[in-house]
Amino acid sequence: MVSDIILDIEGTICPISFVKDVLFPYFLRQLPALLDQYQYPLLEDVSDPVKTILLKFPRDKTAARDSLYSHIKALVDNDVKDPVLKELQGLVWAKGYHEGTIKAPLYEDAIQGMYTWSTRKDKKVYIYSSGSVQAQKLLLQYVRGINEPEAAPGKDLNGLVSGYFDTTNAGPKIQPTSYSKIAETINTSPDECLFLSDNPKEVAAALEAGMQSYLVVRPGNAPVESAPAAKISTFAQLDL
Ligand SMILES: CSCCC(=O)C(=O)COP(=O)(O)O
Ligand SMILES: [Mg+2]
Repeated sequence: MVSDIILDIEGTICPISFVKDVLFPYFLRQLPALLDQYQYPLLEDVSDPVKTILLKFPRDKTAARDSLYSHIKALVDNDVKDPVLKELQGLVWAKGYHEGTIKAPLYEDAIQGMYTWSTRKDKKVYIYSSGSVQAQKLLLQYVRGINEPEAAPGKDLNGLVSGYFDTTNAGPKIQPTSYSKIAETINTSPDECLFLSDNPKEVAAALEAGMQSYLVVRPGNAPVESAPAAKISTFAQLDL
């Protein structure tokens, strides 16, 4: 029996292309002006939330504006799941979401699954993504069905979610201990948890921690030769 459904975001409930072609370019467009606000080397200022995040990057990178820019750009270009980058991205994306420039296209079956499971007494829905918890909440606050026009009124799905996990509060997604920690945090036995992700290494880690798991295959995802679990291409295939 599955009591807790834990969802990955990119490649599972929304297309990878939304992250690569919309979110990352938006962040890189805002980055130069954001860094230009400060004097270098960056000095501690607890009253400034952006500066507080920037100061978590390696000290040698924060000595000059251009070295900091190059460091952050390289992390984005190489899709490094760096927790400090993810924290900064969440803060920058907030502007785009709140201004209406960004709206997240979610697969219709994922939206339907989240509604169906979260309204059942015996099930709860959680998110576990490399994106920061702030970025997860924003993404789910401004949702459109993938087949709806971009101008469609946004839906806020946060009411369907019982908890959010990222690499800061749970740990890296390819480590089994992160999944054990999530199960412990939500007070559930791992075998009652179902983790859905597009990443075979994440699926393998969840299985090793004793969770149930499927590999989610969506258009545009990287091809997977040997999957550690059965594959699904829509949440409608699940009979929970
Ligand atoms: C939820 S924030 C945008 C996506 C992102 O930055 C990311 O790294 C997504 O990784 P995931 O673990 O959801 O595949
Ligand atoms: Mg993913």
